[in-house]
Amino acid sequence: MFPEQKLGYTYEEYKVTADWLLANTEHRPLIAIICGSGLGGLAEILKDQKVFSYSDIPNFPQSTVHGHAGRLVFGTLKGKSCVCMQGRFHLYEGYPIWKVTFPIRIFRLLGVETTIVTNAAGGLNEDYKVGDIMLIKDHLNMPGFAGNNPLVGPNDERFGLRFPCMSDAYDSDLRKLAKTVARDLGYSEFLKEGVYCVLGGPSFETIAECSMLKRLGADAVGMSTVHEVIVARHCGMRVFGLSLITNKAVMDYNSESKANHEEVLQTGRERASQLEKMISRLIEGIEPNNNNVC
Ligand SMILES: O=P(O)(O)O[C@@H]1C[C@H](O)[C@@H](CO)O1
Ligand code: HPA
Repeated sequence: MFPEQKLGYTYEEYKVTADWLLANTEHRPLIAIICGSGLGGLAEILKDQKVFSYSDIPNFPQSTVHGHAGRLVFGTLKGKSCVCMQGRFHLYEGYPIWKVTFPIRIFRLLGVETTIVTNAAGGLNEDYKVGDIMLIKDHLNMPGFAGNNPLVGPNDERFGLRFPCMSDAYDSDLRKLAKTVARDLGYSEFLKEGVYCVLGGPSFETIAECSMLKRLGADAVGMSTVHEVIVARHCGMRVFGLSLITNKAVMDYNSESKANHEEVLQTGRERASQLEKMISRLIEGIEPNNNNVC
């Protein structure tokens, strides 16, 4: 009665993309970095770059959001091979969730062991200031509550288990390392640790929504990241995540401030060099995992 709905890519479709990339670059990355809105400059930490436009990569979705360049950058940092997404995909762009997370399985097929996810987010925790960097220790998956989870559909055991655990999604050793790095760089004053909540977007939250999310235990709110993390953990990658608090979520009916994308991008520009230093030092400290599933 209903037309068959496509629920994801086939293993062969993922392989086509991964094999194309392997044939077109000599880099064999162990670490992937996903740049949040306005944070694409993070790719500049990579040397010996080989850059692909998303439009040139078979099967790759296209970036449609200002602040997401749509380039896949391979390169090295202190001898470590990395790949960096300058531009991620969001549900609100109209992509089904399995397209949003497509690059993660490609990274796995390239041999990536550790994924670093970054995002711009609104601060709900009243101790947070604009410009704070929040290490993500856990998440609230709002689209997931309604059944929009990237693992919906037939499970491919070649990637992972039907029912993956998410209670240890954000690697505690990498968070410890990040705290040490931040302390050494003198960044502790603006380093926080908290819970990230994903919503579908693209509208920013109402005041009532912000106060509900805060009561539910969220420290920051955004429109990305969680779907990628679920897929990365499903296929056994270690995950490190951080949110740049680009704006304070509006919680007061008398407030004049209004969330807007330009402010989000501007805060990214202001914190760019510190974020680059922090991620560089973090990557320096990441030990290879010998492709062990964790
Ligand atoms: O890709 P991220 O999550 O960093 O982008 C955030 C959420 C929206 O895409 C945009 C709103 O300004 O920034
Ligand atoms: N809400 C949702 N997503 C965001 C925000 C916000 O306040 N800031 C940056 N991304």
